[in-house]
Amino acid sequence: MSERPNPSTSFPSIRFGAVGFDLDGTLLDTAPDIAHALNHALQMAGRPALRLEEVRPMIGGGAKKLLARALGGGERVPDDELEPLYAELLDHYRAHIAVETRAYDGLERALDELAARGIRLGVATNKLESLAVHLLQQMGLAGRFDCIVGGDTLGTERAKPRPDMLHHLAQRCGGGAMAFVGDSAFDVKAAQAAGMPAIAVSFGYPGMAIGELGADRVIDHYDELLPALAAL
Ligand SMILES: O=C(O)COP(=O)(O)O
Ligand SMILES: [Mg+2]
Repeated sequence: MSERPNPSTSFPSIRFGAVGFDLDGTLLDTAPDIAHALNHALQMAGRPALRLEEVRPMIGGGAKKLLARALGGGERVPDDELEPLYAELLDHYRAHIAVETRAYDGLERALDELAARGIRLGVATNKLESLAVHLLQQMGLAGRFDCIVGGDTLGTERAKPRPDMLHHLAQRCGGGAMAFVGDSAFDVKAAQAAGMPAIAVSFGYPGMAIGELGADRVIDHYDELLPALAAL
């Protein structure tokens, strides 16, 4: 049992027919397993491993961007160098996707409460869709979501921070008003461009001060999600 009071038992109604969630750093703390996969690829390239604290703020744009950034610093990495290492990273990650990964505290209770109100739940992640589905299955969470959209679902050039994935998610979740919950600038920018309210979680991988993301609300724990949605 959480020691926190549960403020979500009595509050005004929520006007959204659906709530969308980012995955890495929002639903799940995936950074340790992502860092292991990244370090496996860096080792193949003869590069030194990065520490978890170095990897965390680099997550959010998808694994290929993460690898390119880790390999190149600010420099562009040629495709013939990047692609085989990206394949190594994905293979390693797929095989070890839910070793240290954990759901954030209070997540399942918040999802239960939203579902009990008939609110549809979706995921829009810059992870590949197949990896997102696989990870949510491994974590026993896949059945909770009505719709899952990945960074490659519409083509990577239409991934967050573009609004396309969120429009697609809203449509797949039934077409009503949707709010989006995320941890990084990719999420807040995509939500704003899609005309959706954005809630930022402060416990993910923002890569900058949380207040600078420009979200409509910031929550520090999932017990604050329903009150935050009710206030939007
Ligand atoms: O894997 C990533 O870098 C991005 O994933 P997210 O969109 O779920 O944060
Ligand atoms: Mg994220």
